[in-house]
Amino acid sequence: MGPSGSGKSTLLKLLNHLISPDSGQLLYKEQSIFEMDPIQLRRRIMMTPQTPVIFEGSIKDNLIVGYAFSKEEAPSEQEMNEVMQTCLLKKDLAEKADNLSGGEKQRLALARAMLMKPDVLLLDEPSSALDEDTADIVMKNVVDHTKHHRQTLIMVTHDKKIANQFCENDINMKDYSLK
Ligand SMILES: Nc1ncnc2c1ncn2[C@@H]1O[C@H](COP(=O)(O)OP(=O)(O)OP(=O)(O)O)[C@@H](O)[C@H]1O
Repeated sequence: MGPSGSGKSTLLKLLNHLISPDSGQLLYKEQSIFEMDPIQLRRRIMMTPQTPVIFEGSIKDNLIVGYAFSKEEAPSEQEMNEVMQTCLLKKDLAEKADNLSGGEKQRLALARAMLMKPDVLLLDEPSSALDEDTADIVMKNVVDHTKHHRQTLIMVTHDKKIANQFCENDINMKDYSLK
């Protein structure tokens, strides 16, 4: 948590090496992330950005896009539907992704990241486009899902209620940007 512009998104982007720091080190399991293959790293430490990225095609196309260049087998439709349910997305896999609402697109991007089964999930304001009731249920489901799969969840949120309810550790960012 922290005020707008305090560097929350920047921190998440550093953690999966989308950007590099001017100085300092970032270690994952005692290994410098700068020595790791960036593609492999981002499979293990996966980020969903503040504005969801949606590709042309169906909901299913969007859910499996991460498997396109992977040697791993894509998830079954049943698995896709289960993760959609976790994210409260009651939609047909064949439906066009572009027609979804902003909040639905946010949940589709979340479902896509969850299906990739990363070790660490970095979520940048995952509930910002959701109404309070939907946000409560989706976040509870996502937290339960990550605990069940023994994943680490790092989330940026402006929602104090969600932070109090779900977070084991709170980090409050101050504005360190150069003035
Ligand atoms: N690569 C970069 N180099 C220099 N400054 C940057 C870079 N990326 C972001 N910034 C600046 O760092 C500051 C923090 O940006 P960031 O997006 O991390 O904020 P935030 O805490 O996520 O804000 P918000 O809550 O509004 O999303 C901003 O002033 C931004 O302009």
